[in-house]
This record gives sequence, structure tokens and C-alpha cells, in this order.
Amino acid sequence: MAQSVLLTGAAGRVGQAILGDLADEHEWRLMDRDPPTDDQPGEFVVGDITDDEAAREAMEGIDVVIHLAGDPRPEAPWDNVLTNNIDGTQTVFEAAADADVEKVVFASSNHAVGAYETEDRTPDMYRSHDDYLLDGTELPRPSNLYGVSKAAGESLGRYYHDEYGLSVVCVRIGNLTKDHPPIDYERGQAMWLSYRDCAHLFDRCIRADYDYEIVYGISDNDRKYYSIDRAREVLDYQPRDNSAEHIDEELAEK
Ligand SMILES: NC(=O)C1=CN([C@@H]2O[C@H](COP(=O)(O)OP(=O)(O)OC[C@H]3O[C@@H](n4cnc5c(N)ncnc54)[C@H](O)[C@@H]3O)[C@@H](O)[C@H]2O)C=CC1
Ligand SMILES: O=C1O[C@H](COP(=O)(O)O)[C@@H](O)[C@H](O)[C@H]1O
Repeated sequence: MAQSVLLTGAAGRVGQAILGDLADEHEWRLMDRDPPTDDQPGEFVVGDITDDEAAREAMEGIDVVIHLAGDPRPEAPWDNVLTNNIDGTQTVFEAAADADVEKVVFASSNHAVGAYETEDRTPDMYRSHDDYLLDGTELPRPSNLYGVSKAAGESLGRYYHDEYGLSVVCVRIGNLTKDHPPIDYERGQAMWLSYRDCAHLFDRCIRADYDYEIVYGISDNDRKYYSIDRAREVLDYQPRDNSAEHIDEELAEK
């Protein structure tokens, strides 16, 4: 059955990857502080997620929120992530709880755990022969202030699940690129998320039943050091892409 879905940050890369495949699958309300540059499905609300009133209005009649809006830059300064990623995310969760929304899908990031990539583990951990694997049960270990803001968002999700009963899934997204994995970038190949796997994963987050989850959002890459087992089990995520099918690993490692 089509669900009524609020997509924050809809005008950005992840939002457009989702809508590219799912425009006709759900009833969309799109929200972004930037107006759309071309035709978009459903209703488009221009508004800022740090504005309580705008967030509350956007939640009316919504079953599921996919919360993407925020500053996505790993090098973003504290003021920006504090306002957009932490305060903005709390505003979204609070409005969702008030509106009796059923599920919130939170766009977390690989940078919430980026500091596991220590000097002694890299670059081996980015290669398919290495079996080092993070599975989502490990503690956050952010690699920058942006990563700290994503760990804070995961924590907010935990709180709004426990206190208000919202179903929450935090997707630690890897590296989304269109058509092709990053070239000459082993880390990016290890955590590649293709556009079609991205859309499928978020579709499963809309449809599946869960309590509170942290999953990794990457394609089924040979090089992966993030497990996708939990996403498979809980969400029935069935990725179709693998960066190794696009990149000759032996050449890339030279
Ligand atoms: N693209 C990627 O590979 C990854 C993305 N993510 C996360 O996914 C989310 C989306 O990322 P992208 O689409 O790549 O970024 P993007 O910059 O392309 O899109 C973000 C959108 O959010 C909007 N936005 C930002 N602050 C806002 C606010 N206060 N109120 C309303 N709208 C606001 C922007 O106008 C923009 O359209 C972000 O939270 C990012 O941290 C996480 C890991 C990897
Ligand atoms: O969280 C994010 O991660 C990806 C991958 O990080 P990178 O440091 O390997 O580039 C990044 O491209 C994206 O902008 C960011 O939001």
C-alpha cells in the first residue's frame, strides 16, 4: 500500500536518488529549504527543518519521515552541524512524535564511525582480502565534527524510540555516486552505494517493521568493511550492485 512519506532534504543527491526510482511508489511530501529546479512528484514544501512551525506543518497526515536534510560535508564547521544536523534533527523527531508519525528513517553516515579506520588497519581494510567488519553494534567513533553530529542524530533516534515509541532506523550511508563507483578511491569503492540500491534500501525502510535499528547503507561491494547483514535481516534489503564489477581491483591496488 502507498504510504504518505515526508522526505526532508529532498532536493539533494540522496533525495533525488530515492525519488528517481520511487516517485510513483508512495505519496510524497518533499521538503527542502531550496525550491525545486525541475518537476518533482507529490507536494513540495519550501522550509527549514530548524523551524519548529514548518516542521510541524510538514508532518500533518504523514506515516513515515525520511530525514535527509542537513549539512553533508565531512569538513563542515561546528556551527553548521550544530544548527542543521543536531538541532534540526531534534526538531524533526519532536514534530514527528507530536504528529504520531509511525517511522522515522534517519540519514546517518560512515563518518559516525570513521575513526575505526586507524593507520594500522588502512588501506588493508578497504580491500577484499581483509575480513575486518563493522556491523552496527559498535560504539560511534566519529572522524570529524560532522560525524559527531550524525552520532548525535542516532542518539536522538534512540531517545525518541524509547520515550515516544517511534520506529527508528538510522542508515549509516556510505558513498553515494551515480552510475559508477569513485575511481582511484579505495575507501569510496568499499562503501559505495549505487543509486538503485539507495532507492531500494530506503523503500525497504518505508515498508519494513522495526523498533530501533542502525544499519549500513552500502551496495554489496567485495571490498566492504561494513556488514549489510542487519539490513538484509531486518529490512529485507537485497542490493544488486557491487563496486568490484565496475573497477578492476588489482589495477586499483597498484
Ligand atoms: N551523499 C552521500 O554519499 C551521503 C550522505 N549522507 C547524508 O545524507 C543526507 C543527504 O545528503 P546529500 O543528499 O548528499 O546532501 P545534499 O547537500 O545534496 O542534500 C541535502 C539537502 O538538504 C537541504 N538542507 C540542508 N539543510 C537544511 C535545512 N536546515 N532545512 C531544510 N533543508 C536543508 C539542502 O538544501 C539540500 O538540498 C545528509 O544528511 C548527509 O549527511 C550520509 C552519508 C553519505
Ligand atoms: O557522509 C558522507 O560521506 C560520504 C563519503 O565520505 P568521504 O569522506 O569518503 O567522501 C561523502 O561523500 C558525503 O558527502 C558525506 O555526506
